[in-house]
Amino acid sequence: MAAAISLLSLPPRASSSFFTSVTCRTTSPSITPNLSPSPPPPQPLLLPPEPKTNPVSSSSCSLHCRHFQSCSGCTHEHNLHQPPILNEAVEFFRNIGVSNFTFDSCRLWGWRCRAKLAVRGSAMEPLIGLYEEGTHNVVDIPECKAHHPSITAAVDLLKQAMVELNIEPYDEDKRTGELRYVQMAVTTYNTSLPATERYKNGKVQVALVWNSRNENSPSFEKLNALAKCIWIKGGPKREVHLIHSVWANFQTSTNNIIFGNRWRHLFGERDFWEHVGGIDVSMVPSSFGQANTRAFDSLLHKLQKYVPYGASVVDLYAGAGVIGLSLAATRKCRSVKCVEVNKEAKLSFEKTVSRLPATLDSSISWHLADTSKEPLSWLMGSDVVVVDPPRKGLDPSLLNALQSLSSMKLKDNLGESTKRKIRTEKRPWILRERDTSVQINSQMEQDTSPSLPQTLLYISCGWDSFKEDCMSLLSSKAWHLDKAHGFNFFPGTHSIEILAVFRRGSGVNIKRKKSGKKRRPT
Ligand SMILES: C[S@@+](CC[C@H](N)C(=O)[O-])C[C@H]1O[C@@H](n2cnc3c(N)ncnc32)[C@H](O)[C@@H]1O
Repeated sequence: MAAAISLLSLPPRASSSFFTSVTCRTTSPSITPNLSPSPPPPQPLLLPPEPKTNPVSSSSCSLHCRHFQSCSGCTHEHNLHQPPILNEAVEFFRNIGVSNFTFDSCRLWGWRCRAKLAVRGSAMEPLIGLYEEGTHNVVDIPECKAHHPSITAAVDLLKQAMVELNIEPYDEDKRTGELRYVQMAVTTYNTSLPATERYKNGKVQVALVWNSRNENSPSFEKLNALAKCIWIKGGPKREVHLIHSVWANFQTSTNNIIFGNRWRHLFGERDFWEHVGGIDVSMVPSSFGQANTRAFDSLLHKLQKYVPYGASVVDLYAGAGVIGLSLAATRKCRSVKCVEVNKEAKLSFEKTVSRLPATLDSSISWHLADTSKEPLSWLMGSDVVVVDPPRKGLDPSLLNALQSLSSMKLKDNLGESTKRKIRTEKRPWILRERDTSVQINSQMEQDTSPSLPQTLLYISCGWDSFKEDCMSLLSSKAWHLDKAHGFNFFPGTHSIEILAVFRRGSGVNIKRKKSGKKRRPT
């Protein structure tokens, strides 16, 4: 759905001579499907009406969610377009000389396209939702305003199927029961629909986390019956085709880890595609996926502008390589190396690559590796470094490596030890990860004249860790901050996503040059 864009006035503390823009896209609250106990078919999906074109008021940007306060998902209910942390972010960037920080408020309701929900309660009254703050009591959230309406409808359908088939939710204390969690992921990729219809017609990949070791357990028949029931009630033969596919994950552990290692595809399409950052992206249920598809797409389009055509890029903390591959396709990169520690992401990477334009002349690779080990070897030879770490921020060793670039010059940019490795091994990352990396083009980039990265694109979902990492990078004088953008990835919460653009060097010379020019007499 197209979104209205308007410029908002700044929060009071930020209204100064500094120019900071806040782009707000607003929609009205969604109307969730009717949860009558009568059987399916699922209700038609009702999305928010078309957006307003006037600047938003704070009251029109309220959550209006009856689960607020009992559910731990949202922490504030008003001014969704301006999360409380925004003032602090504006101030932070202003204090370090970035005056043109922008904030894109993105979609405010129905934005969550990926949800992991706990299943508790009883077979007759299942509860599907999030834990109450600080407890393991599950709060049922059938009318969650953050969920994409297809998730809401699919949860409703799952509950109906559970009641019908007498499926026992998991009991943490007794360690009994059958269904522990469900992950719902929405794909809005449907090219047979007009672009404006795609988002609201999203289909759901349902992953049922089953309390058994594998398919051979006695309860497998029940799991299969549940999956089949969901598929029949929401699959392609229904008037509203809601369910994309159904998967099973087997987990018996007593810790808090949601997924076990064993997955099985049960019904529907195996491949799950989304379109973001200008490319088709494949996601398997076991790999990391961004929850806010639309906001991620906005971020990717912004990020692309900072990557020169033909650049050599390393994408660290890459997941399935969505960022790197989007850059390969849209910026015609000479090479893209993706580094990720979760082996589950490899399959998605390979599938995504299979849909890149055949004409793409880029050396593309994905490496199953820990970024914190020998980080310098990943940085060398790249013009642009992209980092997208988990909430805790950069690994200290990577931070050190990035800081150490200040003392390196192009001609002696490889330390003796690294040089030695390269002479004998040519490409250390290839040798180190020979069995676990994927090289797409047979023409491997040789990196005969390795360059030092000039641009660091830092994507952060953890504001506190970002501030620390940012100050460490700046204090090393290896980098200066050129631009910063915020995105409302998680409306209703205290989190924002940051895209920070660092350039190599302290930035002092550039400023001096500029001011020197101005002072020169005419
Ligand atoms: C915030 S996600 C970003 C994923 C990806 N950039 C995307 O947008 O889809 C962080 C990723 O870093 C990975 N990760 C965490 N620690 C890592 C490490 N030390 N080395 C490599 N990858 C790591 C996680 O498995 C996860 O896929």
